[in-house]
Amino acid sequence: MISFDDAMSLLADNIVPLDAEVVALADAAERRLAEDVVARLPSPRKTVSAMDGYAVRLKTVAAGSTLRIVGESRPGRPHLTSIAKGEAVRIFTGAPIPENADGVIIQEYAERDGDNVRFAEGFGPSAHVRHRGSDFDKGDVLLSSGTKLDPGSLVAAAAADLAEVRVHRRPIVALLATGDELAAPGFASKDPYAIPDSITFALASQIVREGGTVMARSLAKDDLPGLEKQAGGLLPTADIVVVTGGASVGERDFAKPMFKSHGLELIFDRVAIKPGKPVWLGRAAEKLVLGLPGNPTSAMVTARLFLRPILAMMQGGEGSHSWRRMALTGDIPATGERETFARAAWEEDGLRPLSNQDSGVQGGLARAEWLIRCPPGRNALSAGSLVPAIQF
Ligand SMILES: Nc1nc2c(c(=O)[nH]1)N[C@H]1C(S)=C(S)[C@@H](COP(=O)(O)OP(=O)(O)OC[C@H]3O[C@@H](n4cnc5c(N)ncnc54)[C@H](O)[C@@H]3O)O[C@H]1N2
Ligand code: MOO
Repeated sequence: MISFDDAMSLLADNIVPLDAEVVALADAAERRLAEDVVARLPSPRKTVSAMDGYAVRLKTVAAGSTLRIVGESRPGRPHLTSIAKGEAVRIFTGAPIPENADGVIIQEYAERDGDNVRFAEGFGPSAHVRHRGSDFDKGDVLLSSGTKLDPGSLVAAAAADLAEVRVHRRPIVALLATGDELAAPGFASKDPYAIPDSITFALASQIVREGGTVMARSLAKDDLPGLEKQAGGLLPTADIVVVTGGASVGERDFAKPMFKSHGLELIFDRVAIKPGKPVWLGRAAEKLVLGLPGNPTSAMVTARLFLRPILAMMQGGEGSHSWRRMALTGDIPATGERETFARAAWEEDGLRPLSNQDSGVQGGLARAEWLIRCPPGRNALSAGSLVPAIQF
C-alpha cells in the first residue's frame, strides 16, 4: 500500500497527453489547449473612450466655456483627426479617440446646443480612456498550453482573434460496474437482492465535466470468463477503462483478474486513504485501467482524487489538486492510520463535515460539496480550525 502523495506522483510519471487536434473556437468550450494562445492583436486595438460623451484635450477645457463639435467617433467608424483648442468630438463607448485628444467628458456633464457643447462644473478628474494595449499587447501569451477553456479563457482566446485552437483529444472512457447484485435504476425493486447501480451515472457526469467521452457504461456479473471477454471488447477502443467494484480481497473480486489475460501491469495497487483504500491503476493492452472500490462514497472520492486528474493529464493539464485552506464549522474526529478525506457541506462561514462518514453513503453525497484532507494519526479538530479542502 502506498501513500496518497506517492500515488499522485505515479500519475504524473505515467500519464501522457493524448494527441492534439484543431477545433473551431465554437467547439472548444471546456477543452484543454495543446499550445499557447498568443494575441494577434492588442486590446484595445486603439486608444478608445470608456464612456459616451465628448472627446477633448482636457487641459484646454474649462467648465462653462463653449466648444465646437467637429465630428463624431463611433466604434468601427472613428474620427481620428486631431482637434484644435475649443473643439470637441462626439464619442461613444469603445470608439477610438482623436489623435491628440486625451480625455472624454461624459455626456451627463454636457449641455448641447446644435454643434456646440458646454460642460458643467465637476467633470473629471477621470479621463475615461482605455489606452491601446492596456489589457494585452500583440504577441502576449494570454493562455498557456494545458489551460482549460473555461468561459473566461474563451473570452481571451476570441479576443486574441483566433478562429480555431489546438486542443488535446478528448479521452475515450469505458465504464464497467461489476457485481451480481447490480440492476439498472428502476429495475431493482423486482428482485429482493438487487441494488440499483448508482455509481456509473455519477462517474459519467464526472468524466464529461473533465472533458472525456463515455463510450460505454455497462453492468457486468461477477463471472471471470465473461468479464475477461468484456475487457477484451472495451480495451481496443477506450483510452481508459474504469471498472468499479470487485476491488477488494474476496474470492469473487475479479476487477484485476479480468485484465490479467490482457497483460495487466499494475502502476499502483491500494492506497493508504479512507475511504477508497482498494483503488488501483494499471495498464493492459497499452491502455490505462483504473479500478475503483464498489462502495459508492469510496468510488466517488477515488474518482475525484484520481480519475479527474488522470483525465486532465491526458488532455495536457497538470492534474494536481489545488487544496484551499477553509474553516471548519463542525468537528472532525481523530484520524486513524490512513489519510482521510472527509466529505463536507458548504456553509456561509466554512465547511461542515457530514455526520455520516460511512463509505457506503449514497443519499448524503448530494450534500457533499467539499472534500477535506486529514493526515493520518491526527487529533480531533473543532469548529474554527483551518483545513485543506477541494471541491468534491
Ligand atoms: N476483508 C476485507 N474486506 C474488505 C476490505 C479489506 O481490506 N478487507 N476493504 C473494504 C473496503 S475499504 C472497501 S471500499 C470495499 C470495496 O470492495 P469492492 O471494490 O470489492 O466492492 P464490492 O464488494 O463490489 O461492493 C461494495 C459495496 O458497494 C456496492 N456497490 C458496488 N457497486 C455498486 C454500484 N455500481 N452502485 C451502487 N453500489 C454498488 C455493493 O453492493 C457493496 O455493498 O471492500 C471492503 N471489504
Ligand atoms: O475505505 Mo473503503 O474505501 O470504503 O471503506
